[in-house]
Amino acid sequence: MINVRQVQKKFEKELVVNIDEVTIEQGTIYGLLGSNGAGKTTFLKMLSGIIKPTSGTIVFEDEPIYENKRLKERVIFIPDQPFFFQHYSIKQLADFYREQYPSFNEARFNECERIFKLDTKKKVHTFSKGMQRQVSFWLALSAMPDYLILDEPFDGLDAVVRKKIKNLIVRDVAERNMTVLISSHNLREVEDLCNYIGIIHRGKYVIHRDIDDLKTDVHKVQIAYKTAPDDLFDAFNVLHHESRGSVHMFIIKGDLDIIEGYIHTTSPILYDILPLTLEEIFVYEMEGIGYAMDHVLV
Ligand SMILES: Nc1ncnc2c1ncn2[C@@H]1O[C@H](COP(=O)(O)OP(=O)(O)OP(=O)(O)O)[C@@H](O)[C@H]1O
Repeated sequence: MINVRQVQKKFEKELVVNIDEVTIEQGTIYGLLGSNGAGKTTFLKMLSGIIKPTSGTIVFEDEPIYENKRLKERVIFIPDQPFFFQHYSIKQLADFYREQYPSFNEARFNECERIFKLDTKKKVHTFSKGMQRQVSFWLALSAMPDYLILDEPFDGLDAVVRKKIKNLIVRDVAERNMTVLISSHNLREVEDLCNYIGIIHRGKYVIHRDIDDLKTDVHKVQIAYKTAPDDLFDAFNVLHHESRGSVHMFIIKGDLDIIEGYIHTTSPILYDILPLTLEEIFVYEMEGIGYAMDHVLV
């Protein structure tokens, strides 16, 4: 479990991360979303123990991450820019990872060789950007970390490679309860993978939610009346309402059975409850708390 409490990061006098409290349970695949400059990379670097918060605490299973060598052997961060020694080959880098990470797994390394099919003797700088990203995953996933922290991980990877990497990640979560954090600008890119989503805006959390809860908790109701009741859905948490003539569309947060039960008491001509995409849910949720989604995500 990762626990972040009262964490602030200032560069000079500028406050770029300001988080009250967030807990991420073991085995979660956590999508961290936000626009350019929202503070995602700074937050992930603090989580990885690379930079120190100006104030506050970040603990993994009750141990602070910063300057904690033993804990860092179980945590891998893949930054958005390739970081490794560009003039080394995959083989040489694997030797370095073997030294650095005691849980380095040879069977996994060989499996990745079959998946990525890159020449292990070639120097990394001679690979394309996407291939270099594959090398990062190859080494990271061979080290079998308990915590995998990924900054914009899928940029520059083609759809087939993305799918293969996602499969490996999901397998490690299922088999070893690995915890994964993934930052992205793009909800669609991570929604199939993540079971938790956090959205940060100007360094602060605006949403931190379980995706399954979100999907079962927000409903789109289309409903038509001869004469609609004046207090229609007044007692509910309505995130959004539109009407065209006698047809109304409500986005409502709450229990589906209670919403349907209420609808029956109002005798509509007809009604329909439609599924929402995750993106729609976020747009309405953010609207509900006073943010326009296009200011937060691009
Ligand atoms: N080393 C630094 N020195 C000064 N300011 C910094 C430093 N690193 C980040 N910042 C500032 O902190 C803010 C957050 O940057 P950060 O890289 O964390 O955002 P991000 O959400 O990852 O953005 P992007 O999606 O564009 O990568 C920005 O205003 C940035 O200019």
